[in-house]
Amino acid sequence: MKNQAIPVITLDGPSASGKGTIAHLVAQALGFHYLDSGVLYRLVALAAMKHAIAAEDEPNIVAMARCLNVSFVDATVQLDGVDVSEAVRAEICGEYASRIAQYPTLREVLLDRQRNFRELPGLVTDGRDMGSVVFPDATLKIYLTADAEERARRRYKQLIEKGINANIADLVASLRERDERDSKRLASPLQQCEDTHLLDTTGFSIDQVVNQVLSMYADISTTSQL
Ligand SMILES: Nc1ncnc2c1ncn2[C@@H]1O[C@H](COP(=O)(O)OP(=O)(O)O)[C@@H](O)[C@H]1O
Ligand SMILES: Nc1ccn([C@H]2C[C@H](O)[C@@H](COP(=O)(O)OP(=O)(O)O)O2)c(=O)n1
Repeated sequence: MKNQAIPVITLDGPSASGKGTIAHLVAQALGFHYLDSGVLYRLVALAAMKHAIAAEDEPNIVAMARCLNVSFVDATVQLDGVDVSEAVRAEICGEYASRIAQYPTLREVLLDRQRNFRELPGLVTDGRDMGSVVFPDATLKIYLTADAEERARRRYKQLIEKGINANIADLVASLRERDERDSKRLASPLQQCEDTHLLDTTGFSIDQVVNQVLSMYADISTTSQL
């Protein structure tokens, strides 16, 4: 495992709980690096869809992941040198990503790529298994959630603001289906572990949640210096 002295904050949780937004702002506030692990699964999904590989075709999905040509340039995500920042956020990509994320072989291939983001002065990362599998020795582990209706409303607003058509009832159904698949799979399921702090953000603003995470991290940093 890469340098264990480098602090890591993990935020795991269901879809649209605010993981990416909060993790990004916390990283900014602390001057830490940020890794959105879901984007790696989405990129494999996008590449597979582009090559017409079915989600059931595990060997070809894994082969594709092994030679995935990804770069993070400024605030963009590039696949084979093409900016796919918008394309990876599509609901169909998240759906496909959730299906292929069940393959232990795929998860294994992506492990080192994720761990390589652990660089000084620290890392904030979000996903489903960041605290349980990828960074089990993380400094602070958070399980971020909100009730399904609120998450669907947040996602709805996010899609509408981007000019993408959406329907709340369909979103609630697809979030529930994806959460169930992500939590019930055998390989690195989304779960709340014993050493994870539960943060239910229902009814809280983004600023309130960011401040709560920063204050939890400050408490841990102070305690570890005593
Ligand atoms: N506490 C919050 N209150 C209101 N909206 C939020 C909150 N946290 C996140 N959001 C909004 O919800 C949407 C989904 O958040 P996102 O970070 O993409 O979630 P995730 O990474 O868990 O899928 C975004 O538009 C974000 O601005
Ligand atoms: N660490 C991770 C991150 C994502 N995944 C899978 C499961 C998720 O449904 C998809 C997409 O993840 P992503 O975090 O981008 O999705 P949301 O923004 O939460 O909707 O990838 C995973 O299995 N493990």
